[in-house]
Order: sequence, then structure tokens, then C-alpha cells
Amino acid sequence: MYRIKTLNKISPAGLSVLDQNRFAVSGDVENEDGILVRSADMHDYVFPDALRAVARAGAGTNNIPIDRCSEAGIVVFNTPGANANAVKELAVCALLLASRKITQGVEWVKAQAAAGEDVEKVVEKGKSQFVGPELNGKVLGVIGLGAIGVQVANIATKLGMTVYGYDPFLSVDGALALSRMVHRAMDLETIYKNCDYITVHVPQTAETKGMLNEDAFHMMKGGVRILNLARGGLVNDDDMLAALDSGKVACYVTDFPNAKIMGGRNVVAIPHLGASTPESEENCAVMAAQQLRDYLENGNIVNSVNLPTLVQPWSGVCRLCIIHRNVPGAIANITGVLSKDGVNVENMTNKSKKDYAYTVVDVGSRVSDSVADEIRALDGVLRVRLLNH
Ligand SMILES: NC(=O)C1=CN([C@@H]2O[C@H](COP(=O)(O)OP(=O)(O)OC[C@H]3O[C@@H](n4cnc5c(N)ncnc54)[C@H](O)[C@@H]3O)[C@@H](O)[C@H]2O)C=CC1
Ligand SMILES: O=C(O)CCC(=O)C(=O)O
Repeated sequence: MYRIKTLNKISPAGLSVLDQNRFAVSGDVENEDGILVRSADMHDYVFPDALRAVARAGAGTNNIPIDRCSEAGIVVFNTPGANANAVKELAVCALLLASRKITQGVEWVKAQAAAGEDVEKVVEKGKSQFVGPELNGKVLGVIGLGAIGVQVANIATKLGMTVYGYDPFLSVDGALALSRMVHRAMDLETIYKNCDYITVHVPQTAETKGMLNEDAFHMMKGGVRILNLARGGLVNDDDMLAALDSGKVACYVTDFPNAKIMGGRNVVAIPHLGASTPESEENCAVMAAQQLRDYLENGNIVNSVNLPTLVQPWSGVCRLCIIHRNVPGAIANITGVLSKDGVNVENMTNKSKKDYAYTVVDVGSRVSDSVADEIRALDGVLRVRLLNH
């Protein structure tokens, strides 16, 4: 029985992927083999000995201590694209929120209740303060053309916008999915200098943290409208508040309110609703649970952010799953132990991702724990699992 701990509310459709006869799933299990998480901050999480995998039902993994997981031989999964449509739809909404003073108008209407029967007259008289521009004919810059950015860029062309997209790491899939109407920007300056609206869809990393700062605002057009449905940390809040105060930024729509930014002038703060649709929650949960199950039961890895993709059909009766450093001699050391102990390899795959590698070895006979222990003791080996078919 595998123990799975949920650190956030996970859609029942995802939980149903984990058969109750083989998986005990709850928020209270201890010494868990796997974790299902959404946005819970895991940076101070103490890993129990049994923990082998963390599945993030969503895209961003900045809430997970990836380096610490890698060093402990823990596989971290996410669910690329599973919530992209939900975020794209909220981005369309955010474009309108950034333009049309809808939230400000709605708040104002609520405050007019005292006018009683006269409210219609009051509304017609006061509405001119909420005039805002149309999207048609304006220029949008999309930073990050991944699962979400591509969809946002494509749909914006259908709203009559001229769209520039910037992504120095654009994938082949991203390029194929991108509308030919979207102009590729080769640098951020092109986005900053030309766009009336800018939307960010990049992960929060050491490189992207605080990228929307004073220097960036300096290059932008006066009255630019900025959308951030990606991560709060991408924006330098002090610089943003100053840019809002000066009018350089006309509106900032963020899905990531914090104490500093939420009171800012012309800030529209949404409570992290980008992926909060039943469809997206279900897609993410199902994908995360399937990936977690396949790893725990079969050792297969798909959509991991710290380890390579490796799917090997079963052959033989026993499988060794070895996470190790990506260094010369690692595979020779493993096969050396197997041949010394007389274990015949039926099938073997090795894949690497940056500093880490994963080797799956299928053998035709049962392997004793002592063989696994010998491999565990090898230099650079981080985790060894023995699975029986
Ligand atoms: N508000 C919400 O609820 C949600 C927020 N997100 C956030 O949106 C981010 C993007 O999500 P996806 O599009 O699904 O991820 P993705 O991984 O498909 O796309 C990210 C894209 O950003 C690009 N990129 C990375 N560094 C860059 C840089 N310095 N400049 C320009 N482009 C860069 C990558 O090449 C990639 O194409 C996530 O990392 C997450 O933080 C994602 C889903 C829901
Ligand atoms: O699970 C959520 O609601 C947050 C989704 C998100 O931010 C992400 O997928 O990166």
C-alpha cells in the first residue's frame, strides 16, 4: 500500500485515479511515499524517509524545493498545459479589467445604494469616470510563449490586437502552436518600447524574479497596462507602486495580491484564480495522480522538472530504479555490481537531465535487498528502488 499525502485540496477526479486498494490518500498520512500538492509552500517541508515523489497539480513549481528534492532522490512532477486554457480565459478577462475600469465601476455602483430610487440617474451621471480604451487596434506584448503564453497571444490577435511574443527558449511545440499573426520579438526591449499592454507568462526563477522593475518600466510606453497571472515575484512591488503613482503604468492586474501591492493605485488584485476552474482542477489532478502512480508502481517518469523522461515497458520480473548523479562511470558501477552478483540484465535504459540521471534495469530473476544496498552505497547514487512485477 502506497501512502499519498495531499497538501492542498485535490480534485476528486484525480484522487479516483489512485485505487483505494493500493493507495492510502489523505492530508494526514505520515511517512508518505508521495505528495500531491498545488500551491502549498514546501520550502521548509521536512521530507520523510519514504518520500519518493512530489506531484504538483499545476504548472509552477517555485513552491517546491527542487534542488533539495533532487539531492534526496525525490522526483518532482508538474502538469504542463493542464490549466493553460483556464489561465488564457482569465487573461482575456484581465485585459478587459485593465482597460475598462470594470472593478472600480462595480465597487462604485455598490456604494450608490443610498441614492435609492435615484440610483439610475446617479449611475448615468457618474459613469464617465470609468471610461477606458478598447483592445482593438492596441499592441500586446506576451512574455513567455509556453502553454499559456501561446494561447494568450493567439486569442489576442482575434480581439484585433497587434501581438508581439518574446521567448528565447521557445519550444518546437510552442512555435507550431503560435499563430502566424503573432510577431516574434527578439528582445524584451522590443516588447517594452512598443506595447500598450504587457502580460507575463514565465516561471518564477532566479533569472526572472523581479524582472518587471524600474529599468523595465523606464523603457515602457507611458500608460502601459500590465497583467501578471504568472507569479507575484516577477514584479518588483516597490518599483511597480512608484510606476503606478507616476502614471507610467496605468493599471496593474495581478493574480498575486500581497500586503504591499493590493492597496496600490489602479491595482486590480485577483485571489490567484488563474487555474480555479473545475475543468482545470480536474485536468491537473488527474495528470498529477497518473504520473505519481506510474512512478511509484512502475518507475516510469513523465513530466518531471528535475529528472529525465523515462518510460520502459516491463520485461523480466524485477526492476531496479536508480536515481544518481550524471557523472562518468555511474552506469559501469551499477552494471559492475549486477555482474559481480550474477544478476542478468534483461533490459536497461539510462537518461539524464542536467546534473542528474535515472537508470532503470529490468532483470529476469528476483533481486535481493543486499544487491540494492550495494548499489545504494555507490558514489553518486541518490536513490534505489526495487520493484517486483
Ligand atoms: N495564475 C495561475 O493560477 C497560474 C499561473 N501559472 C504560472 O504561469 C507560468 C507559465 O505557465 P505555463 O505557460 O503553463 O508554463 P510553460 O512552461 O509552458 O511556459 C513557460 C514559458 O516561459 C518561457 N521562459 C522561461 N524563462 C523566460 C524568460 N526569461 N523570458 C521569456 N520567456 C521565458 C519558457 O521558455 C516557456 O516557453 C507558470 O510557471 C506559473 O508560474 C501557471 C498556471 C496557473
Ligand atoms: O493550483 C492552483 O490553483 C494554482 C495554479 C498555479 O499557479 C500553477 O499551476 O502554476
